[in-house]
Amino acid sequence: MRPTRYLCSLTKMLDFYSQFNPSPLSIKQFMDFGYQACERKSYTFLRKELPVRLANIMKEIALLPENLTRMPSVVLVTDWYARSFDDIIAFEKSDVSAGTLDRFCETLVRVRNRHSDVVQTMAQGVMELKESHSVDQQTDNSIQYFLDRFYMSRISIRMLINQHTLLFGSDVKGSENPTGHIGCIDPQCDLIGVVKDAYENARFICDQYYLSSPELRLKEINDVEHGAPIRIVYVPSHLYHMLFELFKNAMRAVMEHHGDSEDGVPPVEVVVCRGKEDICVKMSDRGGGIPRSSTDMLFHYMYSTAPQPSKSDSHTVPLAGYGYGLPISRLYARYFHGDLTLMSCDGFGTDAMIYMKALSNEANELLPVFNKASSKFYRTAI
Ligand SMILES: O=C(O)CCCOc1c(F)cc(-c2c(C(=O)NCc3ccc(C(=O)O)cc3)noc2-c2cc(Cl)c(O)cc2O)cc1F
Repeated sequence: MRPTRYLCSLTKMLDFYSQFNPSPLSIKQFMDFGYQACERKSYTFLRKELPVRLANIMKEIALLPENLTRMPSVVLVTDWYARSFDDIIAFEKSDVSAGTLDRFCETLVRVRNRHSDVVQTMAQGVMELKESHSVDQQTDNSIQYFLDRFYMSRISIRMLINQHTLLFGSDVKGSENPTGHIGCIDPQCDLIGVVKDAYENARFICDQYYLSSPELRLKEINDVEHGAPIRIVYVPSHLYHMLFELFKNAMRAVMEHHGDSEDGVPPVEVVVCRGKEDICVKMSDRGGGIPRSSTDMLFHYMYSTAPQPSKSDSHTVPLAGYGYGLPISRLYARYFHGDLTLMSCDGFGTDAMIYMKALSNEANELLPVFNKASSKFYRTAI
């Protein structure tokens, strides 16, 4: 148990940092900053911005229903956040010597590692709640609202940490930059290449489980530079995460719907299109589709939190009991002001759309802000 004096000072610091709004950065700002790559400027920005983002979401954790915050896994996650907040505000009044910059980098790596299992641990906390209490609609709504904001905040904090450690970490200091990437951003991300990678890896899993898999039909339409390959300034790992999730779902639906047919299975069709404002990836399958009444459930954390079914009973395609793959993929799309939507045709198949901003100066971080409006939501929802 932490001494009361420590908890009082932590509360005071949380109140102080949570009064600031997080400062959203655009992909263009990440890029421009990365090109000049000044470690001191990055350190000075992050030793304030990271505690602001941590404090904003920690204040929301404190507003959650006590039934949830008392769950052992949620207590564990809350403790991780408190430790990381503490670790970073320790630099508040530090100098900007080389030693301090190195220690700051080491601290960021320690924070990132400490939080590596947050998604699963929070899912475990939701499961503990479901198993120990009845969850009414209001609690369900506040959990859905909170987890979207909590995981978006986590995506943004890890983006800031990754950029700093990839640009200034001891393992990269002074080394060449063979990939041309700026931190985790690829200034010329080859969309078609990422689609093919995600398809091949999802197909490998599909082949292992179903001994077969749908073919890929891929089309590229560049309506801005006709015939030129579509490139985007983006975070390839975010794009890959979304595509891999969508391919897995499409393949599962197709194989379950057509698996035993003699004539093979229909392909998954992907169109990558660049327009003036948006870059879209449309993934269409003929996997039988889902009724409109069930589509929302796929984005629901509560429905998606159930014990993983044993291998034996997963011959049907369940709507529940699976990771947070889809809701988190939608957060990755929304993080830089894009989106991920599903249009399913019950009895035929499903179209999934990933929208991204074509212009990097419009691709701004979408960050949750702790304020009266967000707090009101929890008070009325509890
Ligand atoms: O692992 C995870 O996190 C995601 C795990 C998620 O697992 C699912 C999964 F891969 C695919 C489907 C599914 C079905 C289906 O299953 N149709 C059969 C049925 C018919 C009726 C009803 C009903 O009446 O409720 C439900 C399903 N039809 O289209 C899709 C489908 C879903 C998505 Cl998100 C997509 O991007 C592409 C798709 O083709 C449902 C999943 F649930």
